[in-house]
Amino acid sequence: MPPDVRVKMCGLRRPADIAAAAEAGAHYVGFVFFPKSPRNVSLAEAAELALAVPVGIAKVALVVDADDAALDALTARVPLDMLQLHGHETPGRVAEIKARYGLPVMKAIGIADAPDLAEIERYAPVADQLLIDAKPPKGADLPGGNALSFDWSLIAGRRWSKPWMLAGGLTPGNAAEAVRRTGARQLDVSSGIESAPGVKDAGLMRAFVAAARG
Ligand SMILES: O=C(O)c1ccccc1NCC(=O)[C@H](O)[C@H](O)COP(=O)(O)O
Repeated sequence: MPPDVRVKMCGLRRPADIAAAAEAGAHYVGFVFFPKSPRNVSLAEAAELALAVPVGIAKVALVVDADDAALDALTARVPLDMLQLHGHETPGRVAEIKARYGLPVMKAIGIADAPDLAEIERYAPVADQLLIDAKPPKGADLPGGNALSFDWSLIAGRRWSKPWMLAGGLTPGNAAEAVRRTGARQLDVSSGIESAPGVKDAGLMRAFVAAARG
């Protein structure tokens, strides 16, 4: 991984995961607020985890179509550096959330084929960052975190007006190729650093960063 490529590790649930992510060299850690997810954390759990995150690592809350009441409770309880919107939030809602909470907002955009790329252009003016992820399969329980990649050739050589992260099915085995083929300067990983759904593995976290550097 070129030294300036940044890694976000998403779906951390235990204090040991925070220590392992920091030790591995993550730049961002993500907490999932989605009850159906094996990675879901409560506000109390996230508050405790967030306090353990070393200075310099950004704490990201992943929410799905959250209303103001949920976001009020989240932002009051958990010290955060960024909100990741992983649902069907419109560009207007992204702008509203950004203005109301004063936090940088990253919008996840699911890609399956070429027409989906237009969504990136739609959100670039309002989001602070873009998360370019695989589109979930129809009927999937989870809108993300499905260990699925998309066809990277769709975005090879493309540039956008906002910083972006590549996500979807990244593993220690394909991270280097993902960077090489897409030109991504930021990678987001969840399933690829787990030994079972929702169970992060310190060895895989280290391997992800090390393999990507190779
Ligand atoms: O991880 C979840 O359980 C989840 C639940 C609801 C919305 C999004 C979710 N995950 C998103 C991510 O963890 C990542 O941003 C991304 O989709 C990559 O996931 P993966 O393919 O597992 O590396």
